[in-house]
Amino acid sequence: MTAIHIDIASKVYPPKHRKQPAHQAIAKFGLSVADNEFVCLVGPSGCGKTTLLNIIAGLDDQYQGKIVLGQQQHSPRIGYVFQNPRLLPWHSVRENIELAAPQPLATDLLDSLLETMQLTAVQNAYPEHLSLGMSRRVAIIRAFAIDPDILLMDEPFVSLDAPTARQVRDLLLRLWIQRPHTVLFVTHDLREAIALADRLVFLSAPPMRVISGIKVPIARNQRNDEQAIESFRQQLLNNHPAIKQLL
Ligand SMILES: Nc1ncnc2c1ncn2[C@@H]1O[C@H](COP(=O)(O)OP(=O)(O)OP(=O)(O)O)[C@@H](O)[C@H]1O
Repeated sequence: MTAIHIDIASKVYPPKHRKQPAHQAIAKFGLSVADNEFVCLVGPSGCGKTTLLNIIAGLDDQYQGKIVLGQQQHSPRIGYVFQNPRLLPWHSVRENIELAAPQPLATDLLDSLLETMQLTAVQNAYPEHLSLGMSRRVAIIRAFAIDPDILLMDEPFVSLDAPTARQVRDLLLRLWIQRPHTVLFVTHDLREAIALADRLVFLSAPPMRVISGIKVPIARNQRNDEQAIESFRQQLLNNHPAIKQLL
């Protein structure tokens, strides 16, 4: 079981200069995510979403509070797709993925991930020869390659053109359905969030806290239905006008 329980009393960044005040990034933040739940985090720019993911990933322990991941005895595997793909430039696409895996990846599993993400033709290329969309798809496979219990995704599709983003989103959902795990996905795009999430969690401006959590009532097999997504988006904006200010 890899549910996530977040209880952050306070996260403060110290001032960069002596005369600046400290920055209270997060305060009184509570959120529980169920095992295998897909949660999209939506909040204004600079509100603290990356800070939160870094804390959950264990990259930042300078905060007051507690994060419980799964059961205490079992330390979950965490895949983290950063905003920037962060590929190792001196390794090929295939090697970037193989190096991330905790144990050697089965050749047919890697082949099928590359094929699903339409990267077979560039598997031996180096990152400098990839488009941004390709690099982001490699970063997503790399996170999957560790067979994560928890997947953290920080605006992984930002700056992709709309058709590419839709293509990668569909592939991501296919992979998630094949191998379910708990996902926290940060986005500013409400349509994207509705297409992906079991639940939307809206976050405030700093100090960041949870404003509301809303389940997406659209069936999984209807998430490609643009009309259903748009109609739920309109319903959300009409019923919760404050959401507009968060996007
Ligand atoms: N290392 C740091 N030192 C000081 N302040 C920081 C540091 N990292 C982030 N911050 C500040 O904390 C706040 C939250 O940053 P964070 O990157 O977590 O926000 P975000 O919601 O992910 O932003 P965006 O949506 O633009 O990606 C911002 O005001 C940022 O300037």
